[in-house]
Amino acid sequence: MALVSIENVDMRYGGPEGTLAVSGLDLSIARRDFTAVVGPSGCGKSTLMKLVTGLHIPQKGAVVVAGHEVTKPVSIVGMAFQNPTMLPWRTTLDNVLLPLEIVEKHRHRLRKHKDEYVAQAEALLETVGLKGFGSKYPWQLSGGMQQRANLCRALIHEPELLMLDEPFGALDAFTREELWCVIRDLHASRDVTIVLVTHDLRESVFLADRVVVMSARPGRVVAEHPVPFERPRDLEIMYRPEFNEMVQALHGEIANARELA
Ligand SMILES: Nc1ncnc2c1ncn2[C@@H]1O[C@H](COP(=O)(O)OP(=O)(O)OP(=O)(O)O)[C@@H](O)[C@H]1O
Repeated sequence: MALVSIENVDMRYGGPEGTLAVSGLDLSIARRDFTAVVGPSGCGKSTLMKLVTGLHIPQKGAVVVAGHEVTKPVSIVGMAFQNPTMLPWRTTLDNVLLPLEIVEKHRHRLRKHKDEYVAQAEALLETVGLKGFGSKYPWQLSGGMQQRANLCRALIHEPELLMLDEPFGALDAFTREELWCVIRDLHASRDVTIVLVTHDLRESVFLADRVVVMSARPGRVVAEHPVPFERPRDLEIMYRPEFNEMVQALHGEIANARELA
């Protein structure tokens, strides 16, 4: 059974006369899969993320996550967005621990087992190359470091599903590539399903098992492309002609989707 199933979903903002963001949206995501979602600007990619996480409930159709229809925010999901929005008055470690104060299952255990959770947060920070930075405040970290910490925060409650909405958009090219490798390794080493929304087609092909292309608004899925490159992948793969052919083909599809709008 799919971990996520989006079935013929319509989502309109601002009442009956408002903007129809997605229409007839269908998508199925298998456990452990890494899916990238690409498409023209404003096609409803972030809307898709919010539908899966239960931040929006569709007017038509259904979103089913782990066998349950989504009717409220889903706790098995971790989310990371473009802007890390760390709380400036909390240390990096305390920012990473924040979801545990919210997710019910952990909230009850947190007080008694604080040491265990702190150790877990420190281990995560180490995985993303931030060993020893837990006591710093977010404003003492670079943008790339904040985004790394943000990933830890999205993972601390051990979500089955990690939703990443343009998480590397604001970073320089080198930092972005470094973080691609962090995500690649997280996916390889953990039992996690990942959905990544991105404008960066190289990022989508480097990281994903499958690239889903959306139409211009109202968004729906117009194509799904399995990524044929073997894993583990390293950054050199981007120099391969087949890699660039796939990126160019996706680019052409999105340009067409824009024109049809
Ligand atoms: N709260 C809202 N109220 C009204 N319209 C909205 C709202 N949120 C999104 N929209 C509109 O719905 C459409 C889809 O928005 P969404 O943010 O999902 O697109 P996107 O593909 O993520 O965009 P981008 O690629 O530019 O980040 C857009 O046209 C947007 O203007």
